[in-house]
Amino acid sequence: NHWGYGKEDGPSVWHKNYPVAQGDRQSPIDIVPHQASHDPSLDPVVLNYDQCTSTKISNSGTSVVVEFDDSDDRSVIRGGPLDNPYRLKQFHFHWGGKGCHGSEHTVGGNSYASELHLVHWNAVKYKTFGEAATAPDGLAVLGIFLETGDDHRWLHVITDALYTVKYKGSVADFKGFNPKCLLPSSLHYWTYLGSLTTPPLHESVIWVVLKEPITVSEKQLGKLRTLLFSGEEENERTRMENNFRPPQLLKGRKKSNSHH
Ligand SMILES: C[C@@H](NC(=O)c1ccc(Cl)c(S(N)(=O)=O)c1)c1ccccc1O
Ligand SMILES: [Zn+2]
Repeated sequence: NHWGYGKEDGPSVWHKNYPVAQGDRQSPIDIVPHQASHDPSLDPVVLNYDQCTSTKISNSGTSVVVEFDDSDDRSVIRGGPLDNPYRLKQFHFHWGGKGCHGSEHTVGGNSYASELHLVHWNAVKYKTFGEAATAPDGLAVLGIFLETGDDHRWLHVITDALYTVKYKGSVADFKGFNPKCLLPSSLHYWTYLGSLTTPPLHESVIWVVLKEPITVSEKQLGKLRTLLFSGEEENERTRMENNFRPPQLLKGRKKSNSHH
């Protein structure tokens, strides 16, 4: 029952195997800035990524994922809407096809070229990522929009490694990468309660979406599209692109935005 982003297995049919797809705190959503209520009690988010280093890069068949050693609290996000520190586990991207946009969250109905998700889990309250991924306050995802323009001076470290994980299921060593080089200058954010945007779509994510995008070049984005959805042994070679879920209904949720 593998899911994907095609016509037959894409977001419009995920509810058949994952009924929570029609739940009341699904992600992504359209963020309407002036409708987000200003919450003066919200603190800034704090990222402690100094000790963090990556371990592996892999092609999950749906995205490219960079994993981190989450055996201790060396890299955490805290503050903002979060009651505990959340440990960095992995980051991955969502993107579109040539010339069309591929972010998951939209802002006032507009989408960006791509979206980076830094996935963290609440290791204070839960013993494993898997357990946290099914708890309502289990995960915290930092969402960062990518817009096209000049080359990003650090993204090439990732795009230069993509040839090692071209096919679904491939994994390669990817040590020493610190994602703080992918952050924009401002940590001003919107926050709301939502879900994973990929199956199993658990409603376990506190979303923190940064208002300021980072800039990457069309050439760098194009390298993401050299990845394949398909495995080395498969005869059809389907380029990995448009791996994004469209915005879901708010169903009575309210968004708030950061205080600063
Ligand atoms: C594509 C990648 N997805 C995740 O690992 C994923 C995990 C947690 C969250 Cl919170 C999100 S998200 N998009 O909401 O930030 C995505 C994946 C890898 C391997 C197998 C299946 C699979 O879905
Ligand atoms: Zn994601």
